Amino acid sequence: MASKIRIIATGGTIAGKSSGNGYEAGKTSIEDILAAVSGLKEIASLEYEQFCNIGSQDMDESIWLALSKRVDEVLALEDVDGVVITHGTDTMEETAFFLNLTVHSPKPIVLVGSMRPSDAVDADGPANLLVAVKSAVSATNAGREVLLCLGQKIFEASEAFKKDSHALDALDAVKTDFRVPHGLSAGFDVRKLLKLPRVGIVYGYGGASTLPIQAFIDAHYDGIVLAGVGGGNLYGAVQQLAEKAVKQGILMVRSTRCPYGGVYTEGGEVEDLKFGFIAAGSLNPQKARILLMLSLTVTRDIEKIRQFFKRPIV
Ligand SMILES: NC(=O)CC[C@H](N)C(=O)O
Repeated sequence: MASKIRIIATGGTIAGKSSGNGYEAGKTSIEDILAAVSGLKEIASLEYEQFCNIGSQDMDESIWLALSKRVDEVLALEDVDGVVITHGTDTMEETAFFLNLTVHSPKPIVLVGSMRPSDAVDADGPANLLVAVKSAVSATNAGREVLLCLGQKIFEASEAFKKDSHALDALDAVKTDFRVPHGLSAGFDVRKLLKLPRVGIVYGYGGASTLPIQAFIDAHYDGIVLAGVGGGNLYGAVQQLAEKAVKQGILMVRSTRCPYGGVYTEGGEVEDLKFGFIAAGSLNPQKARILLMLSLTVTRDIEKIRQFFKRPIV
């Protein structure tokens, strides 16, 4: 019997339509998107639902929470073998990473996007959808991380990031020391949550202003991710405020604006253990933010959160 795959549509350029001198994301219905892909029906028996229809720059914590719950509900159905989620590519890595840490089912989940709108003559969405559905029905993808599909290539949630703002091949992979198959780790349980702890990101640069970190501290954020320079280094005045904030109970994670290499306590320039900072390892700032928000749903203990950043088995 053919595998049954549920397509959950969220929008993005794959659902985009040309407009003015560019295009608008999240305009085409999933029904119309699927009608443009020949050969899909031969691969799997498909069901679909329109979850939302937005550009993924508008993704936020409340949508992630609702989407995670929905994916778990759908995958709990005995006759559904996997889920394919159409999604904009701007924040696809964040949604994939969030689902990877929160969905309880080990059945395959594949996020798929495109870089050209659905009505472009050379639209890349249909071919990507075909690869995504094939991956969702492939037995070898059961028990892996949440997958992402773009440029007809497959990536895993912990390693994927958007490297190019325009090319069709816009995703790339970093070496990760973090890989956790979804469902197998029990995951963070967000099914009853309506909101997440507040975590902001502070970007590092030469001569960095202290205004952003001060604003988060004044607003009593629960945590801050520092997108530091190089190996997670911080401009002196920013570091001083970060040290003070830790003493006030604000969790502080050091990541880096460098796409490769990560941030580690061992062999670095910043004394994490002395100041109570947490090193993000191979996670980029936007993924470190997600893991810090999820960590804060279960503990405020710095040591425990350090462990989550090494391997988030709850
Ligand atoms: N190619 C894309 O999907 C990126 C553009 C769009 N803003 C989105 O992320 O939804």
